[in-house]
Amino acid sequence: MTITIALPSKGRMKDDASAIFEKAGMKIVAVGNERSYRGRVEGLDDVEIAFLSASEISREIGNGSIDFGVTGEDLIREGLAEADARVEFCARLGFGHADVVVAVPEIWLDVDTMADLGDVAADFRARHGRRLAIATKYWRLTQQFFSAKHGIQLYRIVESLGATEGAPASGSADIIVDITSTGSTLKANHLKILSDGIILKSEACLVRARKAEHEGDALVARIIEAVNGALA
Ligand SMILES: Nc1ncnc2c1ncn2[C@@H]1O[C@H](COP(=O)(O)OP(=O)(O)OP(=O)(O)O)[C@@H](O)[C@H]1O
Ligand SMILES: O=P(O)(O)OC[C@H]1O[C@H](OP(=O)(O)OP(=O)(O)O)[C@H](O)[C@@H]1O
Repeated sequence: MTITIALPSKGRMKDDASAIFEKAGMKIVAVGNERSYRGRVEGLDDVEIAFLSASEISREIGNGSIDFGVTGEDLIREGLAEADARVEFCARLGFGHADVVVAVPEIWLDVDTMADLGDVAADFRARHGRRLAIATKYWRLTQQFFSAKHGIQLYRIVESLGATEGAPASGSADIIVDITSTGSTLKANHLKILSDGIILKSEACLVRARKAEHEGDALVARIIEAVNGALA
């Protein structure tokens, strides 16, 4: 059986992902020219490498068209319902760290926790004639966190495709859910993270699509072991 591993073809995770595989004794070589989207692993004939974007990797692992992938935990949990049933997190790779957080305007002095935000959401319609608006591209994570975890039901999600942190200042939303690493974008936009507003601490992970044919497959076990060995 051929095993397909998808690695980021571009973006912030690309170089670190290839480096981990190399350290694990699986040197990646491109098939064809430098810009090719296919590769192989030196010395492992039954492994195929597909170079895809981090978000494509999360989608392809969900539909099982690849066996392994390297991508952010946030993209897996946002992209897939029942992520843990469909995907095994085989290793946390120690790069691509970013937190998915709830942030509100700094001037909301009385709002420091999700409970405070729940109170604001409950009063919002009476005060402003509309529901609290949350700008995000993380629909699933936001709904799970607000509705399922904190019992906050009175809000509206405004889809954001970029510059999410600018939404409160521009008036298109009241608060945001987005990714942060250094915190400088939040700061520049006068937003603060709620004290219990960290939805997910994400990093790059080696993930495996849960497939019956992987059971007892020596190559599958070897790949997981080698990557974990490189991290030790
Ligand atoms: N400062 C950051 N901003 C955004 N994402 C970050 C940051 N730091 C780490 N990441 C992680 O990087 C991953 C996204 O990487 P990147 O933006 O390169 O990929 P992509 O989503 O495939 O790109 P594109 O949006 O161009 O398709 C996510 O898992 C995210 O958690
Ligand atoms: O906490 P910080 O270090 O300021 O990082 C957070 C910001 O970085 C990312 O945007 P980026 O400009 O990288 O573009 P992207 O959204 O296209 O990835 C992300 O969407 C945040 O806006």
